[in-house]
Amino acid sequence: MTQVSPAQTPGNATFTVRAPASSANLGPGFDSLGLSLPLYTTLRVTPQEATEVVPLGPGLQGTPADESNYVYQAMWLAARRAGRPLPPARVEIETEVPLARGLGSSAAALIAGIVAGNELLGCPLDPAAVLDVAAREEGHPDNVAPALFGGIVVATLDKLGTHYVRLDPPAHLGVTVLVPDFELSTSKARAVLPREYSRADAVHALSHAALLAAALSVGRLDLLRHAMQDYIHQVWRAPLVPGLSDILESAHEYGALGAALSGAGPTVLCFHDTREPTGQLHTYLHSVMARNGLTGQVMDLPIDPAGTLVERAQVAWAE
Ligand SMILES: Nc1ncnc2c1ncn2[C@@H]1O[C@H](COP(=O)(O)OP(=O)(O)O)[C@@H](O)[C@H]1O
Ligand SMILES: N[C@@H](CCOP(=O)(O)O)C(=O)O
Repeated sequence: MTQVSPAQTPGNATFTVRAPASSANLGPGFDSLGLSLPLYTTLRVTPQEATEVVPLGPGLQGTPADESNYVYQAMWLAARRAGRPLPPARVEIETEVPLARGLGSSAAALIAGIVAGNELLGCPLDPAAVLDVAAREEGHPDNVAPALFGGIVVATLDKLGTHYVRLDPPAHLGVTVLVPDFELSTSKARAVLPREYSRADAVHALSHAALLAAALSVGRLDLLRHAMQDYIHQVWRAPLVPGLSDILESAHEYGALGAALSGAGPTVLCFHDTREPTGQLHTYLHSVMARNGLTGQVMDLPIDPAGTLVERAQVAWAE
C-alpha cells in the first residue's frame, strides 16, 4: 500500500484511492484465502466544508448518493477506530468491479473507504489496523486482505487480530474468470451453507487448504487441481450457479490448472499457465454458459500485485 505522508501535502488537497477486485476461497480456502485482480474501485476525495457522496457511472446505479453509502460508512470505520470525527469531504466513487458477482466489490469499497478515511485523518492507522477494521466489518479476511495488499493472501481473523501472509503470485500463474450476467449476493450464498460439518469434511478441507497455500507459495502449479478440491461451500452453492459443477469437474480437460467458485459466486475462476493459449478454455466456458441459458463474459486477467494505492496530486507548496 502506497502511503504519502499528509505532512508533505496541503491538508485540503484532492487524493485518490484505488482498491482492486478479489477472488476469495480458491476452493478449499473458505474465508481464509484470496487473490487480487486488476479491476478497480476508485475514490476521488476532496476535503471541503460539507460532505458530498457522488457515485459515478453505470456500475454504481442504485447505490446511495448520501452518507448511507457503503464507502462513506467505511470511511467512518477508520475514524471510529482512530477515536476521532471524520473530516467532511466530497467523495466521488467509480468502479469497474461488477457488483454481487463474487469478485469482492464490497471488499474493494470497504478497503477504499477505510483507507480514504485514514488519509483524511492523517494516517493514524497502520496497514495492519486498516486490515483488522475491514476484516471485522466483513466478518472474514479473504477478500479484504488481497484487496489491501495485492497478490495472494492467506489470512485468519481471531479475537487478538487479523493475521496474514502475503505471497507474490507464482511465475506463469494467470486467471481466467467467467462472469455471468446475473447477481448473487454474498449473504444469500452464505445462507445456504450448513451450520456444522463432519470431522471427515473438516479434515478434507484443512488438508486441501494447507496443500493449496503451500503449492501457491512454492509455485507448484501441477498441484493446484488436486489442492483446489472443496466440500465446504461449493457443493452447497452449486444449485445457485448453473454450470458450476461441470466446470469444476471438466475445466482441466481444456487447459485449466484448477477451478473454483470465485468468492460466493456466481463468477467462476480457473487458473491457467500464462505460457499456454487459453482459447480452448474460453470456448469451453462459453459453451457451458450457452448450455445453461446464461450470458456473461470470459476474461483472462493477471493477479494484481499492488493492492490499494493512494495518490495525491502534486501541489507546489508555494501556491
Ligand atoms: N463501490 C460501491 N459503492 C457502494 N456500495 C457498494 C460498492 N461496491 C459494492 N457495494 C455494495 O456491496 C454489495 C455487493 O456485495 P456482495 O453481495 O458482498 O457481493 P460482492 O462483494 O461479491 O460483489 C452491492 O450490492 C452494494 O450494496
Ligand atoms: N468467503 C466468502 C467470500 C465472499 O466473497 P464475495 O466476493 O462473494 O463477496 C464466502 O465465500 O462467502
